[in-house]
Amino acid sequence: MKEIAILGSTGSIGTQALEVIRLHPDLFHAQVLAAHGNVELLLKQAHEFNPSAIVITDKDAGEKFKSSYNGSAEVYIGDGTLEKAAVRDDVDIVLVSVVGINGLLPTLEAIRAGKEIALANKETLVAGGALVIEEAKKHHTLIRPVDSEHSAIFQCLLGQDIKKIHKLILTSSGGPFLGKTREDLENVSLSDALKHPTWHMGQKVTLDSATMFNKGLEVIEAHWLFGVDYDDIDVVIQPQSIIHSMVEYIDGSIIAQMGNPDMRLPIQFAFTYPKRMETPSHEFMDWKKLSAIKILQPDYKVFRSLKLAYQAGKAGGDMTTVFNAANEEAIKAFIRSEIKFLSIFDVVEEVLDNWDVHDIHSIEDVISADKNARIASASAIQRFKC
Ligand SMILES: NC(=O)C1=CN([C@@H]2O[C@H](COP(=O)(O)OP(=O)(O)OC[C@H]3O[C@@H](n4cnc5c(N)ncnc54)[C@H](OP(=O)(O)O)[C@@H]3O)[C@@H](O)[C@H]2O)C=CC1
Ligand SMILES: CC(=O)[C@@H](O)[C@H](O)COP(=O)(O)O
Ligand SMILES: [Mn+2]
Repeated sequence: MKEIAILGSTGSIGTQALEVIRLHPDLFHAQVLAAHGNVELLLKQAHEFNPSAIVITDKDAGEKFKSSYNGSAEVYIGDGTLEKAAVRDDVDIVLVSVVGINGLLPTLEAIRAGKEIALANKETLVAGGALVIEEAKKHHTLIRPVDSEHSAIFQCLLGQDIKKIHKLILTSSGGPFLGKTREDLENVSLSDALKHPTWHMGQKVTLDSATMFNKGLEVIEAHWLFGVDYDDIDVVIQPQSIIHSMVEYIDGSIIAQMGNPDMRLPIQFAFTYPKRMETPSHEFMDWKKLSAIKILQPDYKVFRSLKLAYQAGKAGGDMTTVFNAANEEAIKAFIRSEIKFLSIFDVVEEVLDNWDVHDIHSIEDVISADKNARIASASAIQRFKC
């Protein structure tokens, strides 16, 4: 029986992780449930899964939760509590499925405490990849990726020599705006941007897919997870989201991981690794219905996000921390209708262009770069206000 801490239990990944746990009650138990403010769902989850600890990072929501909860779990409320719950002695696996930079500190602490790590939160590696990977090496922790592309690559690497990689090929659906011109995107709305063609996900990652900043974040995530140079990581568009990613080896052989889009697979594989288990109710591929697997090239002119990601990654130091922070702030401004969709690219580009890169030596360096980049983003947002 593996005891699992689900950081972000009320989100898209968190609820699917609970589905996996529900389907395998003999293998897994949700020991910690953690959320920010969704008290109603957290109460239901607490009732069903009977965890030993519950985290609510928003203080008001925490008080509201406590006034209705009559179970026996220890309840943690407020800032810094994800870290405390993640390192509990009664936890084996920590699934990091909160959104944004909130994943960074609990991931670092969980690694230091010797936990098994299932990492869905890509922002953690984009903001603090150097520190996380250094810590993972120090503690002999093999981070198990949950992000579908990285889980795919992780699977394509099983039994292989990582030194024999020629290229990693990340696939992208292309998002809801595949094939659109800049003119087409001039006035797109939040609801247009939230219509992802193949995946049902949380709001932030869905918007990142629409801008293709998601793929930019994932290129950086792949660099840190697999130790591959940016020049050896390619992106192709696979609009059906059937090929989840590929590894090309030095002999020209390409190994792909495929399947119908279903996040329960990478979540479950991160829990059962190195074993595989049945994923109940998974819709298996119907080869009779599939007449072609499409591959297209990304449009780097419309989706400047990809070019910016490679630039930030190659610049190194705190540049990817800044890339992540500027993107998070620009997305929030778009959600608040302060900037137009295309200005998400402008804001991130301006912040990166005006940033002097500094080395990262400690978590304080990351926190400071993140904070200052958000201040710089706020001024850029003012300039691009609609
Ligand atoms: N959804 C997907 O299919 C995929 C997601 N990912 C990555 O996984 C991560 C989670 O994505 P997703 O599940 O879609 O996101 P959601 O927005 O659906 O869920 C986010 C979760 O994080 C919690 N949360 C939000 N803010 C905070 C905070 N400040 N402190 C602590 N917890 C917080 C939310 O709690 P509450 O509900 O209470 O606000 C919720 O449980 C992201 O990094 C995303 O990029 C990667 C691949 C696929
Ligand atoms: C499911 C998953 O891993 C997402 O990150 C997904 O890849 C987003 O789709 P895009 O390929 O459109 O960014
Ligand atoms: Mn992904």
